[in-house]
Amino acid sequence: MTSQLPIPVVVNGAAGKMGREVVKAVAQAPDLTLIGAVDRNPKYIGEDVGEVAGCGPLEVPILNDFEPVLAMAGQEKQLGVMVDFTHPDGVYDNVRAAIAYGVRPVVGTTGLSPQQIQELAEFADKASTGCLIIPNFSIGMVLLQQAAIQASQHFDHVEIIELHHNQKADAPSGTALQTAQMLAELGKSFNPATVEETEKIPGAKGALADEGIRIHSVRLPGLIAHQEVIFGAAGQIYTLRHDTSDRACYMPGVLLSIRKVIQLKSLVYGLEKIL
Ligand SMILES: NC(=O)C1=CN([C@@H]2O[C@H](COP(=O)(O)OP(=O)(O)OC[C@H]3O[C@@H](n4cnc5c(N)ncnc54)[C@H](OP(=O)(O)O)[C@@H]3O)[C@@H](O)[C@H]2O)C=CC1
Ligand SMILES: O=C(O)C1=N[C@H](C(=O)O)C[C@H](O)C1
Repeated sequence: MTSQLPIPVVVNGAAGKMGREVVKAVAQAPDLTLIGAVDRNPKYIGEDVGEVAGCGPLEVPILNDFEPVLAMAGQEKQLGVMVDFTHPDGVYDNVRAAIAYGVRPVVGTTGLSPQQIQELAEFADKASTGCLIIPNFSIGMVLLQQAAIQASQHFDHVEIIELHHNQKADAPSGTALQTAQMLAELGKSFNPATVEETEKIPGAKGALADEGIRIHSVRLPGLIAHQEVIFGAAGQIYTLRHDTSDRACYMPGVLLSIRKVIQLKSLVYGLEKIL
């Protein structure tokens, strides 16, 4: 009988809102083992990450030096995985460093530009290393996007509204950008002008993505993460909406990604590709 070694996991951004959820989820998964926790927030450096996440001691301290943790993960017998929920400013370097140490990145952090994603894909390809970039780990959002793709075959007018907590660093959300990209790739243009318009306040009509699709970003305390895709045609409106009420909704997707990324040899973008 062969016994599979647990997958070693490092969480970067471990003291953050998403990082804490990931720590709890990994600690409860019998086929995964949390070997490292990294964060830059000085308040938590040296603390036991399990205590910070609220699941009891895990004997894993939060460190602020990323590379030694990656080096340790790269030495493990089983391929190691780095889960990143940090900040748009640091995620590109984090992913490159992980790949350089032979550690497979699962990236939830949003805000990477298309060019950065392309560069990371080339870097992962050269290293024959799996890497997952997932703008949204919830199954509900995958289903919303599939419904939006279907609806866009029948509607020529569409707008996206994303609504998030006001601690969010990037706008528009990674999910809204991905949704707009999915619709723009269908080979048609949306929202043909019907009158000559002027924006009396710049930005009033939202941000213009490819193929005429507009994205509106709302930031308010009290929100978590929400998205509407609104289709319009003569005499009818078709609205798709997804609401997040607890960050636990992302964890099945995160755990699936950790298990899948060690089987990959290149970069894959989007949860729908690994379901
Ligand atoms: N893909 C998905 O499904 C989801 C993606 N996200 C994305 O995940 C990211 C994190 O979100 P969230 O957890 O809410 O954010 P938080 O600000 O709550 O957590 C981020 C944590 O990472 C730390 N941090 C920031 N930069 C670095 C770095 N370079 N190295 C180490 N630690 C760092 C922060 O420290 P400090 O506070 O000092 O800055 C903080 O403790 C965002 O980009 C968000 O959009 C969020 C939810 C779902
Ligand atoms: O910052 C967040 O909270 C979220 N970020 C991701 C995004 O930018 O799409 C995913 C989800 O919307 C929550």
